[in-house]
Amino acid sequence: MPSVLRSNLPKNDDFSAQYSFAVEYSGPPLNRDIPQVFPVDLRRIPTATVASGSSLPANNLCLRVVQPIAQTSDHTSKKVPPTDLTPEIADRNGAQSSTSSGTLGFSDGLNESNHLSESSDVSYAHCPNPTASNSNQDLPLTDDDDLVSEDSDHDGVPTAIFPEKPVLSDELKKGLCHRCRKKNRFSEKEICIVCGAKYCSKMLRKLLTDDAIKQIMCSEMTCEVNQLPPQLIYVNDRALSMEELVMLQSCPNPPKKIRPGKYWYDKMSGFWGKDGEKPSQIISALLPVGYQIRQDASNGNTNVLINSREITTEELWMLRAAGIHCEGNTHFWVTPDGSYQHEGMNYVMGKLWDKKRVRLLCAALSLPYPSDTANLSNEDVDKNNDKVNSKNVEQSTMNKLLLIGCDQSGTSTIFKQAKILYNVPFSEDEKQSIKVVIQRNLYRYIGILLEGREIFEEDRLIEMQKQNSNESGPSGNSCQVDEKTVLSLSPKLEAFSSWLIQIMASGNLDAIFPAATREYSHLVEELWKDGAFQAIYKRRNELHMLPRVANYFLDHAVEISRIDYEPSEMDILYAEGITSSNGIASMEFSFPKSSQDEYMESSDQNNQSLKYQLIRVHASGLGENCKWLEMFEDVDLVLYCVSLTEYDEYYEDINGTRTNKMLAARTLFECIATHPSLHEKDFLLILNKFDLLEEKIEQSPLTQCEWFHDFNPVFSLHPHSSKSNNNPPLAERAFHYIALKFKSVFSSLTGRKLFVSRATGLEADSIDKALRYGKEIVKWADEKHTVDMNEWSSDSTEPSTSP
Ligand SMILES: Nc1nc2c(ncn2[C@@H]2O[C@H](COP(=O)(O)OP(=O)(O)OP(=O)(O)O)[C@@H](O)[C@H]2O)c(=O)[nH]1
Ligand SMILES: [Mg+2]
Repeated sequence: MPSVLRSNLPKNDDFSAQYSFAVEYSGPPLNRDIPQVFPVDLRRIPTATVASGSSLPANNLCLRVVQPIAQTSDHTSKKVPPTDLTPEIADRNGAQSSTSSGTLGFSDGLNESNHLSESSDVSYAHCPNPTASNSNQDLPLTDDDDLVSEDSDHDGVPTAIFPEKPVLSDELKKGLCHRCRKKNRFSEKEICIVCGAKYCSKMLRKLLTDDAIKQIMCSEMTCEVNQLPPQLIYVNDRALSMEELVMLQSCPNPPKKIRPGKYWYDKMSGFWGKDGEKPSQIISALLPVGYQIRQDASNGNTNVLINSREITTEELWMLRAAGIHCEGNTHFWVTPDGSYQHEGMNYVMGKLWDKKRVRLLCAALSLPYPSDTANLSNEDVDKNNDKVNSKNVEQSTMNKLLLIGCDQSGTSTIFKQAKILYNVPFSEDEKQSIKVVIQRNLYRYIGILLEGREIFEEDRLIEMQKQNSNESGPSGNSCQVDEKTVLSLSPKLEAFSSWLIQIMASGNLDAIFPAATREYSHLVEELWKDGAFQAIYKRRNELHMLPRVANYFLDHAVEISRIDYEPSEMDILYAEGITSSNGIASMEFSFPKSSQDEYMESSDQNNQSLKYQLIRVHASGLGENCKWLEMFEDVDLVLYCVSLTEYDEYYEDINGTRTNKMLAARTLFECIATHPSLHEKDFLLILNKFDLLEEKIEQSPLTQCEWFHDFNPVFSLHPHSSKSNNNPPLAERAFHYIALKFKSVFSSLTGRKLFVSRATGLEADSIDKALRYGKEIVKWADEKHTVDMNEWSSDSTEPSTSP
């Protein structure tokens, strides 16, 4: 029996892939519902299954291929033009010419196709001519998206028509049986897995056992011809490859009901929708499919952008109702977990999905809301992508990051923080030179405190004299004695103090320390135990010459002054200066996977193996007009570091001219941003020392710097507003304001966008975020470059075809 069927099949698999076959049954009478001739895709009903699974006696079953079936009129509004293949197959199989029109005649008089053949006839993925079904981006898609057709092949023979879904007549859409056209709500329906047509009869069940049906259905679903054709699915204007389609379908949150057509996909947030329409779903983010999203992808006209897509009115309503300010030309970045921030600002303003009203609003406005698992399982995405990208894992590239800034901006702190963060050990040389710096600085800090003692004493004397002149009597004298007692040192310590102050004044401290540490360490210990010194130490905040970081080292003064002192990582971080020469420093690293990656980490496993080089250059080493920047023309990103505290600080040049440090930082920034060697480079502005800004801004207004004269934050008078995002603290406003100032300078000089990150150099987390942000910028630039190259190469083929 099986041999009968097989022998009737065309030999050419290509032909059998295209058509179902009418099969004639000539056994004993069956149930009335089963026609004598019915179409079946024989490739998917293994003959053995039919024979063994059938309840019919095998030796009475006789099926014979009578006719290959082309597209049926029920399934598409456009009839398949007859191809020259049909008669060929028919001839080979001895088909009856009466049915060669492509519409099958049933022996029971129903002149329509059968469910089984329909499911195979409307197979989506079937592409008879692989060369004609390439991912040509100009592939015309019909406006109504119901039919997606391919043009004729080179011989002028139309190769195929791909219906997105069968066009069912109205009555069938109303739930009528696709075969008998009767409606019976109580009869069990059999539904075509491909077109959704319903049938009241259970033809398969009458022919086959349950197991056999399962097997058939399974092979129907997995059969290649029933798969979606990736080349007809466009994501961000690029046709999918089979690999990409598999990736999309197997990600933790795949798009639902994906059909041939055009879609947009916001990789950063996972928003997904049909081209020109509002988002319909939130799928897994960061999948490497499609080009970059177009601004008009969802046809929005709100002037508000989310991840470079102009959002629709519904989305704008949702944002506004959720209390998110999006006045004017607002550009947001939204990450998979719903964190939103202003474009180019590495500061998360809040989480969209954490806002209570958003779920309600999304439901009301028919906007998607993330499912519980949405985008939380990047690991799963990674795993899926690992498989797809496993071939590329080994490739690694070096990305160069140039870290630069004015004096005291914090570049060396950031550099050291990066070393600690990314497990790049400090070499013995580095440790040794840092130890030298720390020990020398310790004596400097002690010297400043001892100088302070003299100042405090002098101040006290002047005050006493004033008091004495106002009041008569001996009380003034006793006060003077008290103070003197409090701040007096033992003769030995007094001598040490005088000597230290003297060598500091003469500029010889570097020459003596830390070489003389062995000799003086016991004095440090003694000094530390002295009550007078402790009294001075308590007043250390009054000594402006004493750097803040001195507290950290002075607290460990005894330990540090010892000869066998080994600096810890924290000591190294807090130490001023990387090397004694304070010149160029460089390190190589890669970003380890961390919990911070949740949304910033790419789904692409390749990124784990990407190598980065961080080069820190001291501004003073750049020479006149930053001419030595030429050395860094191959960097991928410039990290420009500015201390947020500089707005009220000045330095004096040799002529005594005072310059505001923030203005000096701007001048250097302008010089670097416009340097020909760094033309077209991306810049990330790191606004550092945010912790100090928070302290300072309350006492010292930002307007002290002339560049910031118009900083005038308005505070909401709403009683609860101080806790909400509407009324952020002054330091945050100042940060945003300064960021915008630099952005506008950069934009006016280069016409490009400046990226900004807020940082506190001494906090590991903060620097990790800033550097990972830099990594993302480099990645975006790479992706953009790839797209540009693709566009360029596809464009560039045009002229070559013209004469
Ligand atoms: N509180 C606080 N201190 C910081 C921060 N960043 C750096 N510092 C301190 O500021 C001082 C200057 O930082 P550096 O990293 O040495 O600055 P630099 O850019 O190397 O500048 P030069 O030392 O002039 O080369 C050091 O004492 C740091 O510990 C920060 O974010 N917060
Ligand atoms: Mg430094």
